[in-house]
Amino acid sequence: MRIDIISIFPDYFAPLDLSLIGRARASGLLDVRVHDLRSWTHDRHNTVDDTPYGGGPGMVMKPEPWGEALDEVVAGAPARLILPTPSGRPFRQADAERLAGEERLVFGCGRYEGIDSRVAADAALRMPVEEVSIGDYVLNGGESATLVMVEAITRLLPGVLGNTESAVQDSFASGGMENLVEGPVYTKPVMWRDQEVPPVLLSGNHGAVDRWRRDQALRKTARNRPDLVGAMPEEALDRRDREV
Ligand SMILES: Nc1cc(-c2ccc3ccn(Cc4ccccn4)c3c2)[nH]n1
Repeated sequence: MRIDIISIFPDYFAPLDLSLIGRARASGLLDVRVHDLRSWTHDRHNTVDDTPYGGGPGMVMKPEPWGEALDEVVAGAPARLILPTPSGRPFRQADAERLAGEERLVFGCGRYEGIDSRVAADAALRMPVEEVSIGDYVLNGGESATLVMVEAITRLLPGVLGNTESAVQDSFASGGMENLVEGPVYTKPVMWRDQEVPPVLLSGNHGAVDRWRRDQALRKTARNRPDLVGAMPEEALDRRDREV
């Protein structure tokens, strides 16, 4: 997969040189290219913003640099443009899984009050464009949202997660754990600050461990995400769980 990121803060993406994504890039598994939007400005001050038509606070990102940047970065090869914005469609795990199947993604990171709306409309004449929100809170720009989405998407690519990591996407869809959040996890030592590891996990009884983990995940989901429990199909609960 090739990912292009366009931003006025390219250094924001230094974390993509680290850890699993950094390793995937070094191995050639993943091709991530970060571009400074100001490379496509032509004035002395490298201007990327201007006052909003119709008045109002703040500044808006000018369309010209974006148009030139997208023309060059996309350069005829089919790509999907992702534009983080507070007003976008919610980004969910299903979107990460869907986008992990794309050959090319381009992320356009806005700042100020956003990008002139004609940029998305013009790009949509040549490529699929998605305006996406990572959550109902307002950030200062699209860079953090892009880091989140790039991580959620690229960790699903074959070979990116090593043998010791697990593709957590299954926690929402595998083995009767539909729509459940992760339950508690434990490792050595068996006793730590007067807290012991739940004995069932030391029992070697895999059936009992699976049932315990499902019960814990159900309890945690009911406590932290009642919205998910409501969405759980009745048949997803076995008889014992209905007693929870
Ligand atoms: N889930 C999200 C995404 C964003 C986001 C994404 C891109 C931009 C470009 C500018 N801003 C600031 C801003 C503030 C107020 C209204 C409009 N935009 C962004 C915010 N916030 N929360």
